[in-house]
Amino acid sequence: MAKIIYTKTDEAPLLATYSLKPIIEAFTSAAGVDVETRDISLAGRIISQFGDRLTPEQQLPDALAELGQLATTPEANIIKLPNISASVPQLKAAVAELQSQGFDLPDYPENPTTDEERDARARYDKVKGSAVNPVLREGNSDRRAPAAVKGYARSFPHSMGAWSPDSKTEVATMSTGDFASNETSVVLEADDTLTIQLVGADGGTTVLKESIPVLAGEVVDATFMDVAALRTFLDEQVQRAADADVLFSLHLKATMMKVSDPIIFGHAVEVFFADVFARYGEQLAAAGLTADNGLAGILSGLDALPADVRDEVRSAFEARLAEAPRLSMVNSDRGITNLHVPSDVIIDASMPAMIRNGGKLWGPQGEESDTLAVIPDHSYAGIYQAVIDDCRTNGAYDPTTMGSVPNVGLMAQKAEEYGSHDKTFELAGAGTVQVVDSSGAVLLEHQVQAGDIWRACQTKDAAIRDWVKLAVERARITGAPAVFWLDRERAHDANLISKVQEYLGEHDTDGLQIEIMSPDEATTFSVERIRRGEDTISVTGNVLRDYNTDLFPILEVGTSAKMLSVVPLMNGGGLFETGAGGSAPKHVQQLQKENYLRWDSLGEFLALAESLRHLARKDDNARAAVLAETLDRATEKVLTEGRSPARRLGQIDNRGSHFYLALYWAQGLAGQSEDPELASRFAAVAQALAENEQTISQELLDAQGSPADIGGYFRPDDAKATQVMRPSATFNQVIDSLR
Ligand SMILES: NC(=O)C1=CN([C@@H]2O[C@H](COP(=O)(O)OP(=O)(O)OC[C@H]3O[C@@H](n4cnc5c(N)ncnc54)[C@H](OP(=O)(O)O)[C@@H]3O)[C@@H](O)[C@H]2O)C=CC1
Ligand SMILES: O=C(O)CCC(=O)C(=O)O
Ligand SMILES: [Mg+2]
Repeated sequence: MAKIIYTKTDEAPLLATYSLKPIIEAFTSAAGVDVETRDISLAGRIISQFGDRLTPEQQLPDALAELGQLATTPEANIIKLPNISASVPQLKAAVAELQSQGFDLPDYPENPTTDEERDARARYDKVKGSAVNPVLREGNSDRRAPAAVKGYARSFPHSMGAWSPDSKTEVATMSTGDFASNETSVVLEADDTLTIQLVGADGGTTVLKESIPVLAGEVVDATFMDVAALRTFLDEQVQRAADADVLFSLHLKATMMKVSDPIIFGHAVEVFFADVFARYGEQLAAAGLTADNGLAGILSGLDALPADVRDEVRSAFEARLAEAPRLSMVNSDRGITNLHVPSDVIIDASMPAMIRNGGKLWGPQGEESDTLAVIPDHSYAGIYQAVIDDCRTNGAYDPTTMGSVPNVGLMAQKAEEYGSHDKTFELAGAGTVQVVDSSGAVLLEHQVQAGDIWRACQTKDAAIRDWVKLAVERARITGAPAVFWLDRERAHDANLISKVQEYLGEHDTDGLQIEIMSPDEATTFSVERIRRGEDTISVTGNVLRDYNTDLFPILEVGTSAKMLSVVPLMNGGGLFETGAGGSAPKHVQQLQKENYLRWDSLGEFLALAESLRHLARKDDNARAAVLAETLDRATEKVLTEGRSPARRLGQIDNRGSHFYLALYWAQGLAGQSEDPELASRFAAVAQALAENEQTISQELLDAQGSPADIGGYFRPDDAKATQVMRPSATFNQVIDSLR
């Protein structure tokens, strides 16, 4: 039987799955397509690491490893929903929940000292941060807004905040001493094995990482953040925000850059609260409280301090918060600041949301205010400044007329920074960090001081070649110009440019417009075109892929959840991601509070159709093609008939949109003539759903309004969550009769 793997993940997409998956199974099984589930949730991944401590009933296989293997085969057909890339505070919260559910897991050891703790820490490090996507993404990325989604936004534009020419919002970024400034890069001539070592100021050598296999043609980079320069920079920005009377906000990617960015975040916390750390820093450190986990981690751990200092420290933090500059807020009602939790503000979503909102964030009193957006490393910060400059001059974008910026992103085989977690180090002492080859020759090296953050990253030649091919393919299909966002001044980009030029020669590019521009130039070029209603493909490295696939969708269609996100796997399989955004933790809180889920599963609908189409092509499965075609028509109808989640209690939510998808899909199947058997099988379903539309809608509305118990945040109880997410007996009966 033809097989699709559907992933069980976290938070809002997981909740949506409890409702959507039974519908998908019912429809696909009727067509002979098997949809299997694999648990790659944060909780599931933790459990799979500790099988030796758990009862047989509690144990879970390592589904991520299985899918990682599958992704390298032509058989792969995987639908990947967004998952939590856990920061340390999230990881600890998940462990605590699992412990409370009876799982005998060790606490996360912050500073492991025994062998047992080191072992536990190594296992937890495997699930921390972006641990899923780099394993599954054995291909490059093709993300775009489908025509129907774009059409919908043109007819029913989302709200856009107004931009004033007087806006004081701007980006602050470093110009020296950062990753961008210190980057060096080399292209390997032959397969080899590299070692990273620190030659200490005292002459001793410490191996930081050994046995890094590299292939001929691979691009290897190394760079570091000079932490003294970083702290000076941060200190200046705190003052600059105060002087300009704007909010201080910090934008990082502490989840994806799980080693470097929490450390940078920690420095920002220490610099912002410099006086508090000057007075109490030693006591906080002695109590095991680190700024890397954010202000919330410190405030909630103050009980570890002696009673007399505890209140003093708390008051000192509060006093600082009451002064200028005002800190931007994640939730001003609950007093959660930008510096509370490293994973609360994630740059790919936070900067676009601010730009969409007229350049404003929220201040301590809930006031909207301009902000100094601090993005320490200047590799990509300029793109946001370019968009801000454009909005300040020309006003907010108009979703009814604006063009589109789809993306072709380099990410296969852990390309660029996705693979750098295991090659990022906070240096214990001063010296020279070297990347050496197997003959002992030094390929790259940097002079560093204790505390500096050094990292290397790899980009495989085959991944680059495939990326260029995909870019040409998309340019040919769409006729839009394709712009490689590469900066000749950057060591890594300069190496990529040579390869891009070489590999472009392998394709017929006659009549195509293909450009290479620095990220800043490319942004300006693209936004000028966007205002004229023109489309421009952005062909980028991995980090800009991440940034651009939230930035442009959020401006164009209101959310990156509505993106089509395809990963043609290099060995012939398909990975279909759902949307381009995250797991929207706010949505779970709303469901728990008032039983309303505003998650829009449009990304899942689009991904499923692509997955079915892939299967139809590969297996010559005409029936899967009919399912795909009718599903896409149903998705369009959900949009045009206004059946998407309304986002407000008392109106249609995620579950209601699933009902309408099922209704329109069944009607489409019943109405098509290519597969009469399928048509007759779905005729009764279509009729039953249509006849009961009022009853089902009412049952779904009646479920809303009071708190919902799903039995766990990270690991919901399946029975409870199913009950919450499938509240219409009438609808369930029709669906279950199909299965
Ligand atoms: N591919 C993946 O696996 C990814 C995972 N993540 C993870 O997701 C978590 C949250 O990240 P964050 O940066 O806050 O990004 P999110 O995309 O989860 O949240 C930003 C906002 O986007 C809107 N949104 C996102 N998806 C939907 C949807 N399907 N329907 C409706 N609205 C949506 C919501 O806005 P509003 O409140 O206005 O409705 C939401 O609050 C983190 O753990 C992160 O690591 C992040 C990105 C990708
Ligand atoms: O892998 C992650 O942590 C986030 C991925 C992401 O944001 C993206 O792919 O757009
Ligand atoms: Mg992203």
